[in-house]
Amino acid sequence: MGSKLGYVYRVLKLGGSLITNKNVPFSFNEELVTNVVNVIKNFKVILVHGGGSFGHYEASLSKENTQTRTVIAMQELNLKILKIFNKENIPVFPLPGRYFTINQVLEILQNNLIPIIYGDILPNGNIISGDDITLTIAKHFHTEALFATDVEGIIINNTAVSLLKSLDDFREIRTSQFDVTGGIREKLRKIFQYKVNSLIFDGRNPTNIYYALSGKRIGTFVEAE
Ligand SMILES: Nc1ncnc2c1ncn2[C@@H]1O[C@H](COP(=O)(O)OP(=O)(O)OP(=O)(O)O)[C@@H](O)[C@H]1O
Ligand SMILES: C=C(C)CCOP(=O)(O)O
Repeated sequence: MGSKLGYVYRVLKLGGSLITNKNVPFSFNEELVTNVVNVIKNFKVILVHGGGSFGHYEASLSKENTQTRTVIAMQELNLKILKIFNKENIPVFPLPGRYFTINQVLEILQNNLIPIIYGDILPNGNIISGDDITLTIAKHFHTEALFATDVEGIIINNTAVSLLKSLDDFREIRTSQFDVTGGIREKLRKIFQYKVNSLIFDGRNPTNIYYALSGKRIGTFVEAE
């Protein structure tokens, strides 16, 4: 879990389901993000966020200029988050997913800034999911991937299970009409593909963010290694 920078970093993705209402275009949950930011400031963290009802909404519309609209939506969402950190006097630095490399992350950390990386779109229209970014970073830093969402964990037979070892019993229960990166099923598929142990938990209660960053097992632990 350590790094050449001498700190133990945690890798946390603030899911679009948490920071926005995924069914209402351009709905940002400012109060929740403010509360989360106040927890995060006590940790060495690498932050990622998803597209929610900003990027997914724009990318899902069959209109022209998808790349431009999606970039604008994601930059708007990222800017809202940056402003909250700045208001709380916490030094952060954005890294759009289209420019994401581990070296870029390291450079931001070396300058004592918190990297805030986000899902994005490429010039050719391909989408880069924040889930891939989160798992790539977690793998590099040999740490767990922490996914804060708007559900208690992975729900199987109406209950959030504490441990998930395979996709066998998983059924999707609710999907967003706008999601362009495959939702929770695709998240789980990638976790097993990357072989990165992950925690999927309810970030609506900021105390859960504190617990997850502290290494406590809450929500669903996905054992993928
Ligand atoms: N069996 C299930 N267990 C848990 N969540 C489920 C299940 N089936 C569907 N979901 C939905 O998955 C959503 C979370 O997954 P999703 O991939 O949308 O999260 P996210 O990372 O927050 O979003 P984004 O990709 O916008 O960042 C929840 O809002 C939940 O309604
Ligand atoms: C929809 C866009 C542009 C980003 C998708 O990232 P994700 O929400 O992390 O899957």
